[in-house]
Amino acid sequence: MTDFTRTRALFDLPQGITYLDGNSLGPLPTATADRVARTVTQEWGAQLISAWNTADWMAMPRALGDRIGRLIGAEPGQTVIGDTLSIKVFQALAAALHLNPGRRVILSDTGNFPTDLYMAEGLLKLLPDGFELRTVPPEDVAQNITEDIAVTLLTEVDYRTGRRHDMGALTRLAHDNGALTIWDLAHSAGAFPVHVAQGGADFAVGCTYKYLNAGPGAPAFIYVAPRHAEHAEPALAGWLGHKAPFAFDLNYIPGAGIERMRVGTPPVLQMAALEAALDVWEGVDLDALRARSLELADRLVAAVEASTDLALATPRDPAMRGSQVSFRHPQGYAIMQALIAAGVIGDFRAPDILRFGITPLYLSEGDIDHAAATLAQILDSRAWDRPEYRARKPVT
Ligand SMILES: Cc1ncc(COP(=O)(O)O)c(C=O)c1O
Ligand SMILES: Nc1c(O)cccc1C(=O)C[C@H](N)C(=O)O
Repeated sequence: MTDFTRTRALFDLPQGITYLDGNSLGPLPTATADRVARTVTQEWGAQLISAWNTADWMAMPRALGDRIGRLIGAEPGQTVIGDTLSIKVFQALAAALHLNPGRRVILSDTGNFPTDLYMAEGLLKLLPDGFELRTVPPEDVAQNITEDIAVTLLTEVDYRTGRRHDMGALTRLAHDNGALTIWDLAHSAGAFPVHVAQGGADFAVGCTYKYLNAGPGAPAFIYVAPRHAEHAEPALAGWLGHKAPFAFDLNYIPGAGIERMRVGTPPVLQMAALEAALDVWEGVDLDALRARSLELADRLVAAVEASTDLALATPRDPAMRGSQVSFRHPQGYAIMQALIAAGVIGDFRAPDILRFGITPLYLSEGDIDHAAATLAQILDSRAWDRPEYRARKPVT
């Protein structure tokens, strides 16, 4: 049995704040500051360049990848960390197209996070004419998986609505039609149990700064199914993905398996933060996390629907949602600003979505009740109807 009171005590949450934005930037685990400080002083400071070996910095991308593997249903040796998620999307897409010659269509959906689509468009500009990005509404993906699709590029959980694709069913359908699959797990890893191997995913990518709590700018991860690992062509052929980086060979020879998805120097300080963040997950049962996530989400939905006229944007069917709850309101932006000013942090996504991340590691029933009551009070009193709440900030 996972004790979520124990995990809550492992975070430094500011007093007086109710944090429902861990689906965008996870909060600070208590152990992170010391762990990063140790890397700075005892490793970098004291050991200088030898720390690449003595502190095992060079091996960390694989070791951390394996720890993330447990959370996404991968075996050791199939996941590696590094770079940003945008870069990992590009890598996976280039490799998948190369693995499926003769096919030229990338299928994605209009609910995908823009960077995934931008990365696809950018890659297409480097390819010969005839390659295409086909984008359809999320609910129409299945019927558009046809025999001309090279690869599907889907984010499992829609960042705005929280709607969740059926990874297993869509992957099967893709394979039946001769297509490969790339799953973006940005809103899945650490949100609920993910089963990349069992679900048959060909590639999976994700970030570590949301539900995994590794901090702003923390490295992304990539999983490659073992059946592809020795054939995946690295489009971003960096020296640390080379078979023998320290041979400084002028010819690129890809490293074994997942190693070839490494590009350049790994971010050591961010890896220290990721290591501390992953410690929190030790002993956490992901099925228990899911059960609690649904319980807290249902509690929020029930309280908000009972006390406001906000429209639920997240599917009610538990199988069709991730670990966030979204509501629509034409004045969503101003309402969210008023809510944040009152100490309840969620976020807003254009054009009208109020988003709340449900993160059982550190949220309690009390937090949910307080958030719902504060939201109702702001709507009842129209406290949101002020110029300073309507004025858009550059980054939100
Ligand atoms: C689904 C999804 N993919 C990609 C990204 C972008 O990743 P990054 O900024 O780490 O490259 C995000 C969030 O920023 C996201 O939600
Ligand atoms: N990665 C972010 C950033 O660097 C700044 C602000 C927000 C983000 C986000 O992660 C946005 C996020 N992917 C989303 O779901 O909207």
